[in-house]
Parts: sequence; C-alpha cells; structure tokens
Amino acid sequence: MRILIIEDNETVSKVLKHLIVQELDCEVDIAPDLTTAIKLLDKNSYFVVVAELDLPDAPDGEIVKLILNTYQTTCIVLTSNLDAEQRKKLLKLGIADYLLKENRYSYQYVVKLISRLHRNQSVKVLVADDSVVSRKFVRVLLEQHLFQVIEAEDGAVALNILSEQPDIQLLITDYNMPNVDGFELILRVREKLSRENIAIIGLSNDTDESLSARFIKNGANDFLQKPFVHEEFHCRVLNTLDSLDMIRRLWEKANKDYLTRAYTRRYFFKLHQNDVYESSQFTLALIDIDYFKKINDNFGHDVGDHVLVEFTRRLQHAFAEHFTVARFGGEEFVIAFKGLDSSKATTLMDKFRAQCASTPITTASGDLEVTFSCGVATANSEDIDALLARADEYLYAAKQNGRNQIISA
Ligand SMILES: Nc1nc2c(ncn2[C@@H]2O[C@H](COP(=O)(O)OP(=O)(O)OP(=O)(O)O)[C@@H](O)[C@H]2O)c(=O)[nH]1
Repeated sequence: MRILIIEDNETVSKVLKHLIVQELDCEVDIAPDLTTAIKLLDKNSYFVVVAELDLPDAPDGEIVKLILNTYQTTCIVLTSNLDAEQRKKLLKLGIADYLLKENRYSYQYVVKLISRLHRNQSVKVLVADDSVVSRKFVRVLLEQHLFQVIEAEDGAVALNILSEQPDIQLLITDYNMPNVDGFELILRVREKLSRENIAIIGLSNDTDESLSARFIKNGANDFLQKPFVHEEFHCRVLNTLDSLDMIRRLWEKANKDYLTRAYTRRYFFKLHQNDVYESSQFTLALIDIDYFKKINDNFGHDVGDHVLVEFTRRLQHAFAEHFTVARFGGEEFVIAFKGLDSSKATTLMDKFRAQCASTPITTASGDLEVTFSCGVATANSEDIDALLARADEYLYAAKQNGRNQIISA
C-alpha cells in the first residue's frame, strides 16, 4: 500500500507521515506542491491521497479534481478552514472525507480512516431500500469508502441475498418497504445472525420520533434519519464497523484458543451439547499427539508450540470446512463429525493419520515426524460427556496398543 501526502507545511506532513508509518504497513511519499504531486502521481499508483487544499502553485483546491478525475484515486482533504460552500463542493466531487487541521486528533483520525478504507475493500454491505434513488445515493457514499455494495429492492430479496452470502458484514435497511419491511427484516436476520456476525443500521424518512429506539430495540446497531449529511453517514458506518470488529475480537478471545486459533473446549460444548440426543449420525474423534512431551523436552517449548500450530493447521485444512475442530487442552484435540457414522468418520481420520505420519513438520530444529493416536465414538443415546468418555477409552486403548492408530466403535 502506498500513500501520498500533498502538503506544503513540512511539520504537518512529517507528523502525518510518522503517524501513518507507525500504524500501517505502507510506503508514504510527500509532495509540497502541485508540480511535485503530479510527477509522483504519474509515477506511482496510490491507495489514498491526503491533500491540502491551499498549495503554493494551486491555491483553490485544484488538486482535488485532479486526484479524483484524472488519477481516479481516493482523496482525503486536509485543510485549515472550510466554509459551507467549499464543503458542499468537495462532498459533491466525491472525496472520501475532509479533516480540519485543528489538533493532533485530526491527524490520528486520518490514520484511522486510511486503515478503515483499506479494510473496507473486503467488506460487503447490503443496502435494502425500495427507493432506487435512495439506494443509489447510499451506494455512492459507500463506494467512496471502497466498500463492496450489494442492493436489495425489499426485505424479502435482502433475506435471500443474506442466506446466499453469509459474509455480508453490514446491512443498511430502510423502514418502509413492500413485502418484508425494515423491522421484520431485522427481526428475521437477528433470529439467525447475532451481533458478531452482522451489524445493522436502520434508515427512515418517517417523522415518527420513536422509530430510532424501535429499530435499536429490534436488533439494529444504529439508526439514521433521512435526509442525512455525508459526514454523519460515514461516521456512523465507521463507528458501527469498529464495534463489529471489537465484538468479533471479544468473541474470538472467548471462543478460540490463543495459540492455535482452534475452537475452545467451552465453545465446543456450547455448539454440540444437544447434538447427541438428536442424531445417531454424530461421531466424535478424540486426538492426542504421540510423545509430545519429548518434543518439548528435546527441542524446547517454542518448537512444541510450532508443532501444535502446524498440527492444528492440518486439522483445520482437512476438516474445518464441514466439521468442528477444537483444542481440548495441551496436545489433545476433538473433531465433531456431525452427520457421519463411525465408519465414515474413521475412514476420514485414518486417511488424515497416514498423511500426517508421512509428512514431517518443519521446525527451527529440523523436520520432525509427528504422529497421533485417536479414539472414535458414535452417539448411542448417551449425552456428550458419556460419548467423550467412550472416545477417551478408545484413545487410551490406541496409546496402549502402540500409538499412531485409531480405535473406533
Ligand atoms: N509447547 C507446548 N507444550 C504444551 C502445551 N500444552 C501442554 N503442553 C505439554 O504437552 C505435554 C503432554 O505430555 P503427556 O501428557 O505426558 O503426553 P505425551 O508426551 O504426548 O505422551 P503420550 O500422550 O502418552 O503419547 C506436557 O509436557 C505439557 O507440558 C502448549 O501449549 N505448548
């Protein structure tokens, strides 16, 4: 990623460059005037340009049109003052945002904004609104911030799109829509997707002042009254996505193991507590790496950690797309094969066992042969604790029997 700062005040450009480089992995160029800026823009491709409006050789913000139209690059404007007329003109041109050089927080905001814009490129936003004009307006604003935008003309279409594209992170929905309105849409989305899955912003031009609270009580994260100004829209989207990121980080901390990123024992139980009662097609594989203590003793804890991480990567690669992979602690893992009987799960596990045994793990201390033992048990009207206890018995038998093998029933 490469950023260009066009700024004639050397102190400002240096501070900004310092803050950007500290926070983001990128190259930063500085141009003190329009002439130098053009040379750099001709030579390099920039992710974002941060530009001062008043330059020695272009005092009337000429640089903005050039960046947006000629170089078709995202532009953040930096300025000491901005009157209402200029502000309107800049927003109409399609800048991503403008910042007044008021204090150090303005510069920190620029860094935060660039980082957000970078992440936005992979963020899908669904806009549900029956008004084409309103939908297009929101689309333009979102595209200025580099989001991937998908449109739905009513709530029913939005629900279909959400079920087909579970990676949508933000839903922006109008209230008044035919078929399924904004409230019903939110209620139905929240039945399936919680706050770590998707964020929701409600929109309405209805004058009913209780709407905002009702939207939020129904499960929206925020609400915007139409017509709204560009800045408010961007700030609310930014805040909503920041809190989505935070909730996701907390969720990961609570449910994923810090070292291997596999699910924790607690999350595993939460997911599968009731599965055994429901289906006899539910099989657990309890896995334990063989002689793992020796790896730690002979090569050190860091190598042991590396083996655990690589072993988990292999497990995830082989099974995580369809089944739950959890680390139960130490060098013990479990896989929940929902929908598979003992024989199918054992066949899959044995294929994986043979692959592991024949592919050493490369570590700082050389290539290490790593094998595991495994107990496979299929539900038999028992609860999850009893099923796990049985898998553990088979695992113990596999260890006693010489390791690097699977025992199942
Ligand atoms: N490096 C590392 N070691 C861990 C971690 N968690 C547990 N261990 C170590 O894993 C080892 C487990 O050893 P044991 O339970 O004796 O089992 P083993 O050596 O694998 O022998 P068998 O299971 O009988 O084949 C212990 O030395 C623990 O200290 C971890 O997060 N990182």
